[in-house]
Amino acid sequence: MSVIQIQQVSRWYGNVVAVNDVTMTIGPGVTGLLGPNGAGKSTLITMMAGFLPPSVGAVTLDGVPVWRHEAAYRHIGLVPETEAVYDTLNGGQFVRANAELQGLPDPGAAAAAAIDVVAMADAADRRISTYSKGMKQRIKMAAALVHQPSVLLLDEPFNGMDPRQRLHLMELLRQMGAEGRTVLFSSHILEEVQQVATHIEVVVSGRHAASGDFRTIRRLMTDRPHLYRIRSSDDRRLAAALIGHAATSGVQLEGPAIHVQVTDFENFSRLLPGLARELGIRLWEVSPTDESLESVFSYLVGGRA
Ligand SMILES: Nc1ncnc2c1ncn2[C@@H]1O[C@H](COP(=O)(O)OP(=O)(O)OP(=O)(O)O)[C@@H](O)[C@H]1O
Repeated sequence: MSVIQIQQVSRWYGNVVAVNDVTMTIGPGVTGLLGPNGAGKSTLITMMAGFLPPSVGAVTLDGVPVWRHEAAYRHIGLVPETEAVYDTLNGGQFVRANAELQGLPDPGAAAAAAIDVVAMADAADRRISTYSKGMKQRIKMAAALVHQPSVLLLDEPFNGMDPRQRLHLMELLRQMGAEGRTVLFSSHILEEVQQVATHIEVVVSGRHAASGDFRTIRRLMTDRPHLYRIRSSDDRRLAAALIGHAATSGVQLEGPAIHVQVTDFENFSRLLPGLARELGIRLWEVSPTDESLESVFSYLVGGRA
């Protein structure tokens, strides 16, 4: 078993708090670390990989702190977000260099095996500078897998990939998870995480916001209050009729529109057309105003704050 535990971890850079009192446990299988840009995902992953110490708290692998613990590095593979792989090397040389850094007894064989896993044998003799985004991602993955780590951490691995490359990487991650490895990848796209992760951890503004399977996270996101903007032939009367209804928790007349805070979407979607018909009011616009990913995530954080 390879279990990563993050216990009350905070990490700051000068005045910037990148990770704020996060506690989570990552076990075997595929976990998606979901959060908007700047949420602290890279910082968390770098600490899990043992390349950055927490400012406070502890990150452990099977109970052993990973920071400056050489034995832990033998079990962890990191695929960083950066594209700065050694462009002048060919793929084979790059993976082999990593095998040598790991001090493996037969670096050539280990590199060849890892390159096979990511299906890059045909391109191993080509310079990395000629690779596509997806190929670069795969060769970085081979480098991370060369010592057969039981933990694989990937920072935004799907960024910039085309759909075919995406599917291929998803299949690889699923396979690694099914083999019993502890696989964690970060993403800011819920659907991406849904397709491959069996477990999801959500972080927002450096804080741990939610955790669970896809259904749980999706439910948390859709159950939140939604804000709608409505324009109609008689905003004043419609607003008066909406006030106090159980499906809404706030109604405001603002300029040429009504802003409604909706707590029960299903109920509201039946109520509004019915009310308009009853009052002889024509609806010109009904649009959500807070559908940005940021607002969805903030709600998750707000719910726990
Ligand atoms: N080396 C650093 N020095 C100063 N601030 C940093 C440093 N690294 C990250 N930060 C800040 O810490 C916060 C979290 O950044 P982090 O890169 O961990 O988030 P992220 O979720 O991975 O975002 P992204 O997907 O945009 O990389 C951000 O506000 C970022 O600007």
